[in-house]
Amino acid sequence: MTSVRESTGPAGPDAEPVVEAVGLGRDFVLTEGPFLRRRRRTVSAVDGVTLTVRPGEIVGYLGPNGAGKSSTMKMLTGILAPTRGHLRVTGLEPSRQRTRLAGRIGVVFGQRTTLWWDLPLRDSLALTRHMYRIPAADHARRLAELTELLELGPFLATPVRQLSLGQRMRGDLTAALLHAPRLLVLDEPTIGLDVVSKSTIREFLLRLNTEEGTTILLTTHDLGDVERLCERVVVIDRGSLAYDGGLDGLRASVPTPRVLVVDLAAPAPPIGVEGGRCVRVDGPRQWLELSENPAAVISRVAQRHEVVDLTLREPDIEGVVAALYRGTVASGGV
Ligand SMILES: Nc1ncnc2c1ncn2[C@@H]1O[C@H](COP(=O)(O)OP(=O)(O)OP(=O)(O)O)[C@@H](O)[C@H]1O
Repeated sequence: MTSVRESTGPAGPDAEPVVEAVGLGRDFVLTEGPFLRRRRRTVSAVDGVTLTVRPGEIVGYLGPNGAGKSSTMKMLTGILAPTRGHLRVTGLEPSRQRTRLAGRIGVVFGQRTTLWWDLPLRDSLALTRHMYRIPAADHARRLAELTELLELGPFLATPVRQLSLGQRMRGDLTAALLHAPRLLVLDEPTIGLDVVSKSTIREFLLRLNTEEGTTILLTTHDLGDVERLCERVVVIDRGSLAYDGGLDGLRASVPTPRVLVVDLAAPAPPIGVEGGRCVRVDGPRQWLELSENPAAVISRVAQRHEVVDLTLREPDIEGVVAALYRGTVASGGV
């Protein structure tokens, strides 16, 4: 991919951060209760987040519903002003320098589109040239490259409202990237997509990061996105950071039990044995969370049930993040 981006200097640990947040916070004041007895209550959606993202990183920003992910993203993109703290994105103060910032960042919200609903995709993408004042030759070259990489050709003439979700997402990504932003902010980029579309988008993002050095910050509930894309994950819970580090460190920081998957000869009530807690039943298949040596639990299950098959599952990232959300973070967090 060729870039129309201005030079950003050297990447690496000494390069200027793309995102620098220190003690970032955002409160909302809510009015609650019945008429005449209304009370004001302050909710801290984001509370003291300190985070540095360096050029070329792909960072997954994870957290349970209501944790403060969207509020953080809105502050980073200048939509929402912080209540407190220091925030710079590509050296700019987002809420005060929103127009300049728009020229340096690309934003895609998986659940919303920035494309013109009634226009053919091609026309929507042509309009971005004027919004970002991209020179015509640069725009044409980059559009041709993105069209090829994201295979937009067959539906460039289709009105946006007739596109499938996966096609629309590829169109939205193109619109966000035509001005070659340094930072791409993605909110749930693969939500609702089928397996093939998810994979196309993930491979494209990896290529964008490797070939252009584009920094990517994404929120997602899809742990496939995290495992494929993010070397670093930041977990936010109730407005504060719960973890910032590598995926391996995240796995190590949470004591997640191994799970024994038991296939019985016939459906049965949840198995109750010492050292194995039944956490899920689906027909004849049951999932037991182990608190003891698997061999001992297997022998107890086999004594009482007719077992057809057994599989031992090591904790995956999904289990680790679920445990983290349940508040079982060990001391390895931030
Ligand atoms: N405009 C607002 N007014 C009042 N409260 C708000 C507003 N926006 C967010 N909040 C509250 O702030 C908290 C964080 O919300 P936020 O949308 O940032 O979380 P989230 O991590 O993005 O959640 P989800 O994964 O469900 O999108 C929630 O308690 C939410 O109700």
